[in-house]
Amino acid sequence: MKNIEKELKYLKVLSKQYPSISKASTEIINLEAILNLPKGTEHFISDIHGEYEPFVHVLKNGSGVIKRKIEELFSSTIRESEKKTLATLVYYPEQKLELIEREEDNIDDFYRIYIYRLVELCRYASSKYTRSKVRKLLPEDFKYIIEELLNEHVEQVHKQNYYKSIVDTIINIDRAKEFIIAISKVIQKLVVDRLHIVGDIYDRGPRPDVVLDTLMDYHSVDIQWGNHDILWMGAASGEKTCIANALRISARYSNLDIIEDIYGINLLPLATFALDKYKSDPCTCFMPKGSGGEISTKEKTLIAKMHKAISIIQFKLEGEVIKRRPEFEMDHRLLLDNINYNEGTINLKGKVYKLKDNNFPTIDPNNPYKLTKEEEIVIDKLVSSFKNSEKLQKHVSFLFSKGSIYLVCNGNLLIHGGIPLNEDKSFMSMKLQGIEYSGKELMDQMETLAREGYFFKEKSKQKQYGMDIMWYLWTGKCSSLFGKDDMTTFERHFIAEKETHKENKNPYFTLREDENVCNKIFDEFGLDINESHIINGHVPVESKNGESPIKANGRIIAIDGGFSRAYQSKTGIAGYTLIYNSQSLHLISHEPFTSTEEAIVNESDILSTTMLVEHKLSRKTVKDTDAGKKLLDEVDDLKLLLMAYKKGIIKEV
Ligand SMILES: O=P(O)(O)OC[C@H]1O[C@](O)(COP(=O)(O)O)[C@@H](O)[C@@H]1O
Ligand SMILES: [Mn+2]
Repeated sequence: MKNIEKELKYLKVLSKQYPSISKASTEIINLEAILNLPKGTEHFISDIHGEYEPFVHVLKNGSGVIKRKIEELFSSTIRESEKKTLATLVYYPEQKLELIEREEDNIDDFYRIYIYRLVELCRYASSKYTRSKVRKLLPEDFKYIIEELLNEHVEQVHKQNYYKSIVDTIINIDRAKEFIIAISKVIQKLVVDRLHIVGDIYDRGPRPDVVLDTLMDYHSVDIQWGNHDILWMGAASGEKTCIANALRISARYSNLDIIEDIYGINLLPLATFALDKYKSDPCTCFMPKGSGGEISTKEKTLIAKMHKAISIIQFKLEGEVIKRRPEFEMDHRLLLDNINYNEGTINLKGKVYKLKDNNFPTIDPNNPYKLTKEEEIVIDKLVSSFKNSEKLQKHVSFLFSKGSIYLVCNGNLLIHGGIPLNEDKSFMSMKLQGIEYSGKELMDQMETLAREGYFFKEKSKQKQYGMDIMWYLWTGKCSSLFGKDDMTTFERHFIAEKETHKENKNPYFTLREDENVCNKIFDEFGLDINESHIINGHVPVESKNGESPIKANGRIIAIDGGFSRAYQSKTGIAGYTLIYNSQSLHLISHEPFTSTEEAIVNESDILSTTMLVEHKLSRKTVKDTDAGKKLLDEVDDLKLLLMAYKKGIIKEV
């Protein structure tokens, strides 16, 4: 009885939106039509690490989708060089037109030819969508004109003049350039229905902020947090250990200018402190990475001092968290206790190692984790700057609103690192605030806690716990974002013996090669074992050593191919991306990107090879997607409403 009443109440609400049989019927017909259209194209990118130029390029070329459409549409009717020009025009319309306008003798002729080609391409790219969806993607300025052109077929003789007159007028009234820019952007939006960023936007590369600004402007995106993202999210929440780590990495890669110039965080207190405390210390173990042609030796020395100062602050702060959170089980990372400060040695698992650097002017051997007064002032000022950086807060709120620890989407499980497993293939478990969690539940709980760390009231216990969890997600052994047992930052800086630098990957990274393990994971996340895939980033695929990004008979696709320049020597390529359209899954590997200028002037692209991962026997339609399932529910509700009208249970208006 109760249920029927509830249903009726719901139908009455729905009847406000569809007040008659004819309105409800029209919507059912619309929805049914949408459900039978081909599924939109999904684009997957991971581990961007601040490399904004190749990222923006890959986004613009849709990992080759635009080239493929040009090829299918124009095949042998236009020259190869013209196809390249057309593609470059779609990617970089403003810059390419500027170049062409300088070089072309008959620019109107160029405009005319390319407007026709762009309209054809746009029509082809939009054929997967309903008119209403396309309309929503059109820019205000040219909405009407583009719609007219898309819906007119030049082959129909009586329409030819109409079509021609629109194009002529655009050129005659000097709007060709604006029109080409507008339609190119529409094409870019049409070729990718949804973009998935499988983590690690931040760290190492030059401009994560440009990547985030670009994503904020993108028409449809979700993000699976990477360990480097959660680090910055923790930093923006005010977690000191995250701030220290984010600064340490920025110093290591000479990226401190992003923090100062883009995020407006004042580094003067840290610089002054470092110059004072490490005045005569060359800090050689903390020299920033890279050949550093762009920065002077003087600057390098200053960065090294700041790098050392913030690293020591980090080790002390991490000690505090480890001690206040025994459930993190990280006592073995309390390394400052193991140092013999007189002899300059450290005892690790019973073995004594010489330290490369034994100058610790701020450490009291009797109380090594205690921050000095000055260190405390430095970190407190940094906390306030991170929390008050408007731009950083804007980026981090975006990461919270569009992001999650993992995502189940259209039959795939997207996750930056992996699912923490024990050697015996069982899910790792962890106690959080007295309750034991494992598998999906552990990840869900960690996400909830991370959100509390950012959104909860200042100084509340729950916020502090959530912020500590964000740090744990950066470096803890049960973190699905990190996926390793330890982060050996101290050892990497202070000990020469490489054996101490080793970080052991979670068993997941070998067990994922086993299809049965994948099936167990699919089961845990409610996914169909016959159809699903796990899409991972995080661990660079060493393709130059023969490693394949496709594992477990196609169940796992690992797409960290090395956008990060620092890791390209390891992978041998410059990044993988994945395309999932209505018929197939394609993995694309990219060549190193030289520059945007090169891409525009020489019309070079960075796609090297495209690998077919899977070809579906029957074309997937919207009905088969998550969004389609919601639409099917809507259709069912509308059918009930229709019935209610017909039976007179609800009256038409
Ligand atoms: O390459 P670097 O700068 O030495 O960083 C190494 C550190 O980065 C990490 O690999 C984490 O970063 P990734 O998520 O990119 O792998 C740590 O495990 C490791 O300690
Ligand atoms: Mn990572």
